[in-house]
Amino acid sequence: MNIAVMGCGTVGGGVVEIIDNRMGENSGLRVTRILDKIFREGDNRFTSEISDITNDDTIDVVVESMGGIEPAHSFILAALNAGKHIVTSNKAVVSQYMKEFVDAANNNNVGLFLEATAGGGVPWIHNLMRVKRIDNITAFSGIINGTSNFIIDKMEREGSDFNETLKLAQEKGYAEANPSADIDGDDVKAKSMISASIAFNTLCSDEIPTSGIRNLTIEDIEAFKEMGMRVRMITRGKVEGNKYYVTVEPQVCADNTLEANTPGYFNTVSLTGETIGELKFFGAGAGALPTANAIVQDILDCKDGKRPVYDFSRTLEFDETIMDSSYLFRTKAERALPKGAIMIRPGYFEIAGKYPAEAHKIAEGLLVEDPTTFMASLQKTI
Ligand SMILES: NC(=O)C1=CN([C@@H]2O[C@H](COP(=O)(O)OP(=O)(O)OC[C@H]3O[C@@H](n4cnc5c(N)ncnc54)[C@H](O)[C@@H]3O)[C@@H](O)[C@H]2O)C=CC1
Ligand SMILES: N[C@@H](CC=O)C(=O)O
Repeated sequence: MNIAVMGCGTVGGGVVEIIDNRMGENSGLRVTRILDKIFREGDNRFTSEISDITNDDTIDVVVESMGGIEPAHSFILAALNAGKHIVTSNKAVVSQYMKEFVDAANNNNVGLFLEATAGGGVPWIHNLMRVKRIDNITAFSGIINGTSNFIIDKMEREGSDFNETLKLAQEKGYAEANPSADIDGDDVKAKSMISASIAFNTLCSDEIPTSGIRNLTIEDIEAFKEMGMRVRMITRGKVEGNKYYVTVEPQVCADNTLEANTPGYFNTVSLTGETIGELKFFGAGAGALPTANAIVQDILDCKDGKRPVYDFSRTLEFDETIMDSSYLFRTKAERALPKGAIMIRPGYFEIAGKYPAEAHKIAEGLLVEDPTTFMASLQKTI
């Protein structure tokens, strides 16, 4: 099977490394073309022209690991329309164009493989699809961003500085090209849209309330510790009747949960199915080789003739009233807090029974008066 890799950075470089140097000749996989704007000296597979891939009938599979929206979107469509299978790790472009890509793949009778778009090396998408063979998935939740977990964990264990730890995550290749996607929650939002669309058989709304860990301080971490809690960056998705909802925000969890004990760049993500109950998946959530591993698994599935089937036919209403939660706010803008806010320790307030969009709106208001305000949901069973 001949493979073209578009984008040979952290992830694409990992794919080339695994196929060229780790799998051996018998794998039946060969990287024959690499598209990038930076060429590796002495490697004549490199090109900057998409036509060198789309016009090459010997190429079966195209890996897209360039990132960003354009030209990734046009290149993926061009490859699908040229009859190539696509394997991608680019959650930003897939969350925006999922339906268009699925239609193009179906029209051209090729596969669209998405394992590496959520959870890094964790076989999350594969297992969402697998569980659905028997069960309706009623909920998912957990940690699906390695960079934010790496930062929180290092702050917790070593008292490390937020910005220095983010820099370290960038050096290690965990962070997005624009790391605000990691710390403000947009990366988790994109992964959640893909996860929810697959889990709930409906194209997920992009109106997901999203907030991140940008304002998290060492003092917050110490305060949570004294309360027997830890904070993690969490996605939650849920279906009830003909309604579904998804929210992305930091969550303060009891310190004996698997999520609270997820270290470094690891992810812990769970699904709930009707007969299987709760299933949890743990593993490396980012980085070159774990993510490349997920891509190569997809390529091997493609080589075995497997083609993922996506079904977005379920009509569900995106409705936050199925997901009320308690929220915690650390703020100096006390006067802007709504009625019902209870001070649980100096500077920290709890508001119970709020819907996510409502809570995120409260946080936006508080941030105007106190730009250091931090908000998190308080864990309860979803
Ligand atoms: N780094 C990680 O741990 C993970 C990354 N991802 C996703 O994988 C994708 C790639 O991420 P990384 O490998 O970390 O990024 P990267 O920045 O290390 O690599 C991107 C590569 O694509 C090339 N490129 C970008 N735009 C191009 C263009 N217009 N034309 C030609 N070449 C172009 C760059 O020169 C670079 O070599 C992103 O969508 C990211 O969200 C997914 C899971 C984990
Ligand atoms: N930046 C992402 C990379 C993997 O998806 C993360 O840190 O999880």
